[in-house]
Amino acid sequence: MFSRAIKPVTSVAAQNGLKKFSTTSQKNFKVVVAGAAGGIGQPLALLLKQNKLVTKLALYDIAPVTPGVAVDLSHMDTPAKVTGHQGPDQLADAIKGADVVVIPAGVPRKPGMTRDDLFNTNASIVRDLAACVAKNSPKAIVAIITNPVNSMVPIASEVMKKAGVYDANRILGVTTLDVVRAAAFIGEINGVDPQTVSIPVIGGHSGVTIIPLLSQSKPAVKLSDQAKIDALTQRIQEAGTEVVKAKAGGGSATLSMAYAGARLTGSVLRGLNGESNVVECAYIKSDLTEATYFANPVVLGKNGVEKNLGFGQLNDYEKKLLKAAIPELQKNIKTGEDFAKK
Ligand SMILES: NC(=O)c1ccc[n+]([C@@H]2O[C@H](COP(=O)([O-])OP(=O)(O)OC[C@H]3O[C@@H](n4cnc5c(N)ncnc54)[C@H](O)[C@@H]3O)[C@@H](O)[C@H]2O)c1
Ligand SMILES: O=C(O)C[C@H](O)C(=O)O
Repeated sequence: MFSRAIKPVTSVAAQNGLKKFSTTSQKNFKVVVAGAAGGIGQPLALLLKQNKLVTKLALYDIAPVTPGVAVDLSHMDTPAKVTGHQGPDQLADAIKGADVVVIPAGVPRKPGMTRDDLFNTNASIVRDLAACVAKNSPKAIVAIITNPVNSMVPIASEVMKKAGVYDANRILGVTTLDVVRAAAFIGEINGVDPQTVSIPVIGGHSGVTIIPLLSQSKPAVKLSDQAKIDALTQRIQEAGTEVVKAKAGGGSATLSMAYAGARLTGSVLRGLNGESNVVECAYIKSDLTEATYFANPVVLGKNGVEKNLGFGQLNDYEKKLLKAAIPELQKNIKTGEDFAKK
């Protein structure tokens, strides 16, 4: 009858599924969402509020609703303390002490637009946010969702260089949605739980620069001929446009992006927290190809990117995809670097 009284108290970490860690090894992390009032920002903040590694969640946006979004989330019974910061005067306070800054700030596509069409508006937004990170939390890991990702990561990198705080391992372009989509589509084709599918998607995050390595899918994709492989590849490359068209002027992917962004941020935090073998695809500074930024699987650790795992053997079809992607990536990278150097 006394068994309940002598039962060992389960640690918070164990209750949260972090069984490998004792409560003492669990660090407290501050995560900032810049663009927190938007279509991605709000559900991303909702998901991050549920991550037990997040003890401070700072929501920044220029939109007047931002403090209200913070109050709303602060009523959730999870540990993260939520603060709202609206407008440039409150940006530094949001950023100070950040371990991770996730950036979904900026305009999304409408039907008929390419991601590059967003450059003129979004480039200065990312530049200014990166400058504030450089000044107030230079060691933070910066995860950039804003499009065009292929150009935004070079912009943030150049800003950090100018400020003398550049660390290539701490700036990531978020390509997780491409991986999530590839796994979802393959799961459907193979008739298996998509969560059991492992599929690297390399290159960048737009059209031909998105290269799903279907030959490396585990389990193998159950597609019999090359025409079907080609159709699936194109579907993954154009999945963003599929959503833009379906939303018919109401924006681009927000909910699936929030899910993917929360996954990437969670993985970054697990790496910072000392967990080993945390692997995600991300768009980073790279010397693997002629494109100076490139996405592929990386190990995330205590200082951001710990190891670039490369992309292994490509088949002839994938080699062709890579060949088509490189000039586009180089162009996108140059556009970003030229802008930041102005
Ligand atoms: N990487 C990816 O896979 C991926 C996926 C989907 C969308 N995106 C991109 O994410 C971005 C955001 O998309 P969305 O649907 O959330 O757009 P949205 O318009 O719904 O939200 C954007 C938010 O950014 C805010 N904002 C604008 N300027 C700002 C500034 N200077 N500082 C802080 N916040 C600012 C706006 O007020 C708004 O709340 C777009 O560029 C979109 O193309 C990327
Ligand atoms: O397609 C877009 O414009 C948004 C995003 O890049 C996506 O892939 O859904």
